Amino acid sequence: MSSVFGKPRAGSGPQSAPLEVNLAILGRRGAGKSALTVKFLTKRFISEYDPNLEDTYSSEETVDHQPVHLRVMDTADLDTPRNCERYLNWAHAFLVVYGIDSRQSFDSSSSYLELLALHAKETQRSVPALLLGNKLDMAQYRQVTKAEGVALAGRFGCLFFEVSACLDFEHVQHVFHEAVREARRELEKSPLTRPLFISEERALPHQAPLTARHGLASCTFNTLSTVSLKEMPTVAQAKLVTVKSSRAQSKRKAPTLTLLKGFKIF
Ligand SMILES: Nc1nc2c(ncn2[C@@H]2O[C@H](COP(=O)(O)OP(=O)(O)OP(=O)(O)O)[C@@H](O)[C@H]2O)c(=O)[nH]1
Repeated sequence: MSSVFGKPRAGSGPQSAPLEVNLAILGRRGAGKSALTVKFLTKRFISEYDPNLEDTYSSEETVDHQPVHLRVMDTADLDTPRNCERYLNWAHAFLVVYGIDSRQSFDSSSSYLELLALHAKETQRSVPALLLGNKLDMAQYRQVTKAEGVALAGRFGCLFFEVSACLDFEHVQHVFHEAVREARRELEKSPLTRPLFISEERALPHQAPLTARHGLASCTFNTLSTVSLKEMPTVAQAKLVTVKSSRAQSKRKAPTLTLLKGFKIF
């Protein structure tokens, strides 16, 4: 662990530009990705979402006294990873979510972790992942033990937490901030790395069998040398929708939630 955590960092005073961190939330449909994202952004639990809506939200955070411009991509894959390039080359860290009340979602989270491990191997770029067992409040319907979560996280060398989107905000916030810390650690190792996204989807002939072997045929990996890559549009270039949330304003430092693309919840 870096010695700077928990202390103001050199050059990280109020005037310095915030650290930019992109976080992608992955997991099977219904695991609670949107609920956790919204809880983190607004402190609220909202029970119904459009399951097909995939959005990227932006929030100003302070983590260990350091300002962080955090973008959170709440993905909407169906049951397995699909068109993964949109987040694989964009994110600085991943939250892989399953519901402790769903064995299927736990199995899916394992597929996501395998996907991330394969991608790290292919690109020689390690991106931290955190495994989250969500719906802790549903313990009476538990299908996945905590020990299984710990074991799966241990297999992939990632942090593990059990959380609930409808219980305390602080625990959810802690998990998101841990993801920022993990991302920051990697960024400090390779500060010149910038997030990239793939402008066209194209499977590499020599890579398809690798993903197919792991049951991830719908998800192709692309490496820097073979496809055209663009830098993610900056927030200034992207179409912005700013939604004011009175609750968010009153309780959080950031006066508004600045959202990329649409947001139907608030
Ligand atoms: N009891 C309980 N219900 C939750 C929790 N998190 C999410 N839910 C519920 O589980 C259902 C699915 O939650 P979503 O946040 O839509 O799940 P998702 O992973 O985003 O699913 P998609 O949007 O379909 O990809 C909703 O009915 C939520 O209200 C939780 O921590 N506890």
